[in-house]
Amino acid sequence: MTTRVRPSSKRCAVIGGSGFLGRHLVEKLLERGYSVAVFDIRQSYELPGVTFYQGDLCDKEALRPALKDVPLVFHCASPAPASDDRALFQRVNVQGTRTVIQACTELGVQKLVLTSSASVVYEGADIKNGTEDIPYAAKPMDYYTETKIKQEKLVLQACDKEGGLLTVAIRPHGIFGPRDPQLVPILVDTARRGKMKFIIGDGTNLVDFTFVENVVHGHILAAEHLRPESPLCGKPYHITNDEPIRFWDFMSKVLVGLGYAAPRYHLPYMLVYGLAMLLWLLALLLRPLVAFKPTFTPMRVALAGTHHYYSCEAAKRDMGYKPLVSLTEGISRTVESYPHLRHGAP
Ligand SMILES: NC(=O)c1ccc[n+]([C@@H]2O[C@H](COP(=O)([O-])OP(=O)(O)OC[C@H]3O[C@@H](n4cnc5c(N)ncnc54)[C@H](O)[C@@H]3O)[C@@H](O)[C@H]2O)c1
Ligand SMILES: CC(C)CCC[C@@H](C)[C@H]1CC[C@H]2C3=C(CC[C@]12C)[C@@]1(C)CC[C@H](O)[C@@H](C(=O)O)[C@@H]1CC3
Repeated sequence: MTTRVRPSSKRCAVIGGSGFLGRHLVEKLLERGYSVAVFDIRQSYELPGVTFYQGDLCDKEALRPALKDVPLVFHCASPAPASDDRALFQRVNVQGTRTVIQACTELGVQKLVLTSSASVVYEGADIKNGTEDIPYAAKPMDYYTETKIKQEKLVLQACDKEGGLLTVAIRPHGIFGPRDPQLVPILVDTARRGKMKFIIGDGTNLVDFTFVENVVHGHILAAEHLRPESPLCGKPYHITNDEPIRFWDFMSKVLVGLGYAAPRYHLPYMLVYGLAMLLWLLALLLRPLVAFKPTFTPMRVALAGTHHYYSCEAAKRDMGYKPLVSLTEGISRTVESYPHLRHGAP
C-alpha cells in the first residue's frame, strides 16, 4: 500500500524566488518558520532553509520536483516588463502559467497565489482609487500588460473550491525597495544622462508606489486566508501603501535622497506622449537594422503623467491587510540601500 505524504503546512514553493519581490518573499517566509523551495531560471543567492531548483517554468518536468509535497505555491516569475519580446511574454506568462496550474493540480497543491499587477486594468487614462471591479484593459499598453491579463484570468479561473486547487491574485502597483532592479536604477540612469530635468504634465497626478515588504505582507496574508469558504477564492486584490503620492514628488524624493537634482521644468503631457509614440514606432521599424531602446516609452510616459492609484479596502476587509511600512520609511530605507547609485559614487 502506498501512503501519500501529507505536505507540511509550513512548506511552500516560490516560483520566481530569485527575483526582487520573490527574494523578499522568501526571506519573510523563512522568518515566519516556512521551509521554502525556490524555482527560478537562475539562482541569485543561497540561504539556509531554502532549496533551489533551477529551470524554466514552461517545463513541467523541471517544475515537478520543486512543487512535490508542497501545499502552497507563490508564482511571482515574469520576464522583465521593459522587454519588448512579445513571444517571450506569451510563452512565459501565458503558456508557462498554464503549465504551473497543471503541475499544481497534478501534484495536489492546495493553494496558488499569483503576483499579478494593478496594470491589468490600466490603459493610459486616469484611475482614481480604482477598485477590483474595473474591467481588464481592453487595449493593454504593452505586451507585458497584455500577458499579465491573460495570466491572471487563467489563474483565477482555475480556482476549484470543491477540494481542488484554490487560487488568488495579488495586484501590487509600483513596487520599490532595496534590490529593486528597475525603478530606482532606471531613474538614476536617466538622471545621470541629464534627462530627469523635466516634469511630464502639471505634476499633480497621484500614483501608488508600494514598499516591497507591504507587498510581501499582502501575499502571505492572502495565502493564509485562502480557504474554500473564504471570499478570496478566485479573486484579485490590490495591495498598495494606501498613501497615493504625486508621481513627481516620489521621483524627486528618491532623486534628492541620492544626491541628484529634482525635475523642475514642465513639458506638456500630450507632446511627450506623442514623441514617445514616434520613437517607439521608429524603434520598431529600424529593429532589423539597429537596436535602440527608448527610455521614454508610451507606457512610462502615461504612468508618469496620469493618475493611477487603487483602493486596498477589499484586502483590508477580507484578509486584515494594513501596510506595515510607511512611504516615508520605505523611501528612506530604499535610498540608503543604494550607496553605489548615489551622485558621485564611483
Ligand atoms: N516590480 C514591480 O513594480 C511590479 C509591480 C506589479 C507586479 N509585479 C509582478 O511581480 C512579479 C515579480 O516582479 P519583480 O519585480 O520581482 O521581477 P524580477 O525580474 O526581479 O523577478 C522575476 C523573476 O522571474 C524569473 N523568471 C523569469 N522567467 C522565468 C522562467 N521562464 N522560468 C522561471 N523563472 C523565470 C526571473 O529569473 C526573476 O528571478 C512579476 O510577476 C511582476 O509582473 C511587479
Ligand atoms: C523615464 C521616467 C519618466 C521615469 C523613470 C521611472 C520608471 C522607470 C518607473 C516609474 C513607474 C514604474 C512602474 C513600472 C516600471 C518602472 C516605472 C515605469 C511598472 C510598469 C513595472 C511593471 C509593474 O507591473 C507595473 C505595476 O503595475 O506596478 C509598474 C508600474 C510603475
